[in-house]
Amino acid sequence: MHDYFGGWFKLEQEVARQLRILRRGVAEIVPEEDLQAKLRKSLATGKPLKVKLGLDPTAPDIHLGHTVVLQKLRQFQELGHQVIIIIGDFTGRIGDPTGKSETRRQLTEAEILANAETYKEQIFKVLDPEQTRVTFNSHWLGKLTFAEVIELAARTTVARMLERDDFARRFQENRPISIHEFFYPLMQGYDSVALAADVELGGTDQKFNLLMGRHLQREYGQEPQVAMMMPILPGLDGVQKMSKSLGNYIGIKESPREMYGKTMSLPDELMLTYYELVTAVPLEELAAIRQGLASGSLHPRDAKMRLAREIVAMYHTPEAALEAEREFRQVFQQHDLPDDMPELTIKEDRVWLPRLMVQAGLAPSTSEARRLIRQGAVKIDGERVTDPDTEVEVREGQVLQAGKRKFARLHTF
Ligand SMILES: Nc1ncnc2c1ncn2[C@@H]1O[C@H](COP(=O)(O)OP(=O)(O)OP(=O)(O)O)[C@@H](O)[C@H]1O
Repeated sequence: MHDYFGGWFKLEQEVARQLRILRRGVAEIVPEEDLQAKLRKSLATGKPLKVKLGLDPTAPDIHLGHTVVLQKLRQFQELGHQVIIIIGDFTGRIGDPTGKSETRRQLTEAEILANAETYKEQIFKVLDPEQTRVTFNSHWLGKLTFAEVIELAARTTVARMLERDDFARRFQENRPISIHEFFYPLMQGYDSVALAADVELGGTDQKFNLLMGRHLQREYGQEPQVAMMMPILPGLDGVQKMSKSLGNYIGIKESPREMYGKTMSLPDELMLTYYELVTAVPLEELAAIRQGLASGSLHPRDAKMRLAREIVAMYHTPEAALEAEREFRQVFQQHDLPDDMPELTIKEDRVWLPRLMVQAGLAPSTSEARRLIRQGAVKIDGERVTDPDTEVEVREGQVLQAGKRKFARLHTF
């Protein structure tokens, strides 16, 4: 009896732990009780949950917007669940009309296969390949007979289809909706039936399609999947969804320099959203960053530089991130400098920083210079220096700064 309750208690603790991790950054879980029940069942039986994500193979570049859902899948993997990526090669022939006001061009089979290959290569920058099953929905959708397709279509109504925003809008505006476009949500939903999925992930823009999966699984006598929706990551413009077709994206294959520079171009208001949705910075650290920004003790530019470093390090290496930062400072921060500033020629290769500051007229004495350095008021080429014992290796064009307004440019012989 005692053991029974002990085991039950442990299991409930584990369910609560997993839920806590899985809730990070999520916009909506429909319904959360089902997720809890499924986690409980999975732990009790030792059978991992099948967690599904559909990717539309129209855009071969994965961008940070997609990583919002991919990172959530990664968390499921770390908790021991099974991730299934469905490359929508069959649905890609229709093109998902979600959020689009026009019928999309149908892709050829060769285009879809080529896109799928580059997709696979990229998703493994986030997901663990050992624990990921990648499959194509043509495997089951391509085999359905016409009678089975009719049976599938009979499971829902036109009125329900027209509840979807984009269809409703086009219908109201008397713009065409082809019947085959109605099949998109049906096919995506049928993917869940074919796989007996437990959870389907997507951005909030996928809500209709995810709920269709729930509905169809019930219709086909299965336990309905949980729909887990992530917030939509705004693109570089700060307003619209990050999207390949809008060109406002950071692709995960881009060079460290491009990634770093694009991140630095984000509006400040988006920084915290990006920290939460596209990095793995722990929640406690996030709270500290939020507080620092609010109180003014953390400069928004410094917070954004860390964000840019985190993103580059994730898709390249920490060294590449530092190098990108150095280049960025050199190229861009110079723009903030006053056009004319005192110039100073230095004969030595290395100079003790406080002495250099006195020579450059940035401090009246070395003790005052030491105080300024310790306060964090001194920068060399935009980089803060806080150790008063620093020996500076003098380089041509180097910029020394004390406080907000005092500058000097160094020259070598
Ligand atoms: N900016 C974003 N923020 C959050 N999730 C996103 C974003 N863009 C795409 N997703 C999610 O990624 C998953 C795969 O998306 P899909 O392959 O359909 O690309 P998409 O939404 O058409 O992107 P794009 O507009 O760039 O082609 C979906 O669940 C979608 O909601």
